[in-house]
Amino acid sequence: MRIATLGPAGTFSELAACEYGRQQTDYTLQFFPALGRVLKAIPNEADVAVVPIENIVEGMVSPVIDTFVKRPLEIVAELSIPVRFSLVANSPKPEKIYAQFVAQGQCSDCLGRYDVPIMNTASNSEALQLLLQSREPAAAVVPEHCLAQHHFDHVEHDITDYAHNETRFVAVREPQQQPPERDPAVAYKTSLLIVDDTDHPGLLVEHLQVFAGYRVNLTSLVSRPTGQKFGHYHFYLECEGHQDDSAIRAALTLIALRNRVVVLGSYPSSAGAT
Ligand SMILES: O=C(O)C(=O)C[C@]1(C(=O)O)C=C[C@@H](O)C=C1
Repeated sequence: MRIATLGPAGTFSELAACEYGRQQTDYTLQFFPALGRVLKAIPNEADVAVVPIENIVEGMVSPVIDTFVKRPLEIVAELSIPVRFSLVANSPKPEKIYAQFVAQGQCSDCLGRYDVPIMNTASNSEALQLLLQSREPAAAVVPEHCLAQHHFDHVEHDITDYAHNETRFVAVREPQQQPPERDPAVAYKTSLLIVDDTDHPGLLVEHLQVFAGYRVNLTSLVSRPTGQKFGHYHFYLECEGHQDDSAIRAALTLIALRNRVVVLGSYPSSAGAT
């Protein structure tokens, strides 16, 4: 199996992709420099892409959710990875700090102590590489697991705002006619989009009441602007259960009478059996 993920090597995405790959019979990794590019790699350059979808502190990774709205892919697995960062520098007085755009928000206490510009990067490995190439006094927020391969005179360990920092990743593929086999012993989650084509008062509350009425437990709900008009949103939701469960089927049939529903997939919950 060819797995696409965010590179260069050294990202948390690589750790998640390897964990997913180990669950398959055989895999090769392919790195791409930005999340949008990783997702574009399916189906021609890769069979599956492993991308971050939510950080425990920073919330949803918007570029990934927005791609699902434009191009619904099938989510086949989720994985959670502990995320720890260090700040490394080539000088005691860095004049800029390289930080990946999601990592920056996870290390805000530490970064707030430095009165220097933050240079956003597409990946944590890119932040590390830019520091290694820099001839000026600079620092970078880098994954703790990258420290073993490099020496820095100035290191501040474990700079994440919360000790229990974690990021959830999903493995996605081109939607297939045959969904992955369902294992009755496994606790599933289902991801879906409700596409707001017909806005009206109470739209969201109606949908939430349908889920509540069928006792479907939602575990995520985010709205993303459609980009067409202020006040128009799509909704990305996750719920406990499999799309073939009678309660979820019934809830989605009702919601689909008013808005477009796109099921992105049902997959084993990384939280384990409930
Ligand atoms: O740059 C990386 O190391 C990544 O794998 C990306 C990513 C993300 O975008 O969420 C993954 C985990 C952390 O939350 C920070 C960065």
